[in-house]
Amino acid sequence: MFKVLVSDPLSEFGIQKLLDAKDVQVDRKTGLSEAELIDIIGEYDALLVRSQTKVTPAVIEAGTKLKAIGRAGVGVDNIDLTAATNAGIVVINAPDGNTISTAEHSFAMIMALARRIPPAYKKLIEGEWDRKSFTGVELNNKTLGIIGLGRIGAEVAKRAKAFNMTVIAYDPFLTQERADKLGVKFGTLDDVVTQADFITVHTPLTKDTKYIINTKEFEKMKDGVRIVNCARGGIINEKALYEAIVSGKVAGAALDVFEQEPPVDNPLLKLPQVIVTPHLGASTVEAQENVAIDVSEEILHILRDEPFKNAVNLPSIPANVMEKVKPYFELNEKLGSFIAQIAVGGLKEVVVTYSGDLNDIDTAALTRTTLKGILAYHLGAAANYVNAPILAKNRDIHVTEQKSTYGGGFNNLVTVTLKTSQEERTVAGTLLNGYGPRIVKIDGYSIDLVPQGNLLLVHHNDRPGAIGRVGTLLGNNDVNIATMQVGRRDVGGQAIMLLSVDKEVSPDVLDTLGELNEIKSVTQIEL
Ligand SMILES: NC(=O)C1=CN([C@@H]2O[C@H](COP(=O)(O)OP(=O)(O)OC[C@H]3O[C@@H](n4cnc5c(N)ncnc54)[C@H](O)[C@@H]3O)[C@@H](O)[C@H]2O)C=CC1
Ligand SMILES: O=C(O)CCC(=O)C(=O)O
Repeated sequence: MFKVLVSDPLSEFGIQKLLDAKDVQVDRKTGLSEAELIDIIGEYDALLVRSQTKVTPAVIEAGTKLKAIGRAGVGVDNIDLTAATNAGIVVINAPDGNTISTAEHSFAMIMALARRIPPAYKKLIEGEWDRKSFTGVELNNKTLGIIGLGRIGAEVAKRAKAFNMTVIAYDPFLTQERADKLGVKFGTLDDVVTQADFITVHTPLTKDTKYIINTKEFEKMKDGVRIVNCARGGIINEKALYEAIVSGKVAGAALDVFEQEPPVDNPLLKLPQVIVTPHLGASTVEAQENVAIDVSEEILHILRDEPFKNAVNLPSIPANVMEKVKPYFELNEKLGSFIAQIAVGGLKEVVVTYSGDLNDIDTAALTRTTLKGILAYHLGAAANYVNAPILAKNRDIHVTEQKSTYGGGFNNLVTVTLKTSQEERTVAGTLLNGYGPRIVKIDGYSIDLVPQGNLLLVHHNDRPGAIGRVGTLLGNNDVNIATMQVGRRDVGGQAIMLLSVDKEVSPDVLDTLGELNEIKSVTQIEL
């Protein structure tokens, strides 16, 4: 039974799939302090949060069973991604579920700012019928500058077009084709800040976007410009914004997010030109249901070892690539595990070479899986698909991926070479259509092995009687041989035997095997 902790208020309807799952126990405990969370997190396989829970390195360290952390929303600023990745915990978000709500909120803020609705409302409910102080501006024929034309930015652009605004956008990843499709002008940051009557930001907060709008940008803006931030506090420098409003350069600002949340003694809140909401962009019934449904479904997939999407700390694999690489995951992991078990010495370098059908596919996910197979042999459950590259990097293990036109007669071939402080070993495998994975080469010896169960790899001299002695010794010790393969390079030279046996062979029997005449080494492998 998996245990999932929901530590922020999430839509009940949204998490229904989790609540209904027979293999999951869901505990809802909201408002926990960091210490309280640390106390209990060790029991849980997954943690689901919105934005209140701070998933700190200490929480992650205490979450020894955690396999996944789900964020019901887009921004994962409240989760320490480095700590999660190092601990091998998948972090997922729900990137699509609140797009429309946040775009609508941003547009509501643009309109409320243009028509000064919040201060007019305030005055009226305070008893004053003031029709002179709140003359607004139309959106019609104005220019809206959008910084960050991703999911939310694009939805804001569509709504602005419906209001007959000209839209100019800056986004380093924007292409002319996408700009044309959305009917927006493709601009630089300078173009946006100099040409816009309204500027709205829709980027994540990163080292590049931190203070992307600062004093220098305000100076370049049109007089009377209006500013909107429904993305993240810190994209706009609040101090510079304050000064630009007080100087009269900026006519008004609408803020849903702040550098410090909740804002404490923030002077912007005292300015009549500023309208604010307490981080409500995603606060609609629909958005909260959507994001909770999305993370719940993905958390279930992760817990059940099924394919999942929206991982924030894993590279995303496009569906067309996934379709092609998915059948190889088992082969790559087994090749990794096999080579780790036969190689002696400290790991130094891993080279994974793909050929045949795999030549034209993005195989990064398969290389990561191979690495996981290698490291899991040495580190156990502490190594997984999420943290394998970082574990390798921290241990100075160099990983390279290569493509080769040489497939050795196979339609597809994966060759893994492992260099250690003492030796270099190679194992190659293929996926046989309809038959599954096979190991087809070990250190240059041709072989045909189903990579599963208990195996013995024996290096011996190719002399009469060597094979028989091995068979007899195993038989005398009640070890049944299921299959046996022999490979040699030259008659009478070095050779290998690969036996699959029905049970694990005891260390004593392995030692005795190693002492037999003509036997050079014996390695037990479990796949
Ligand atoms: N106020 C609220 O309640 C909510 C806020 N958000 C925030 O809105 C922001 C945008 O969310 P989405 O549109 O879903 O994300 P997204 O990932 O779809 O779009 C972000 C865009 O920003 C662009 N970008 C990145 N660096 C940039 C830079 N240096 N200059 C210009 N553009 C840059 C990216 O290329 C991307 O197109 C995020 O910060 C998210 O956390 C999201 C939902 C609710
Ligand atoms: O959960 C919330 O309301 C915050 C939404 C948000 O900021 C996000 O999804 O990035």
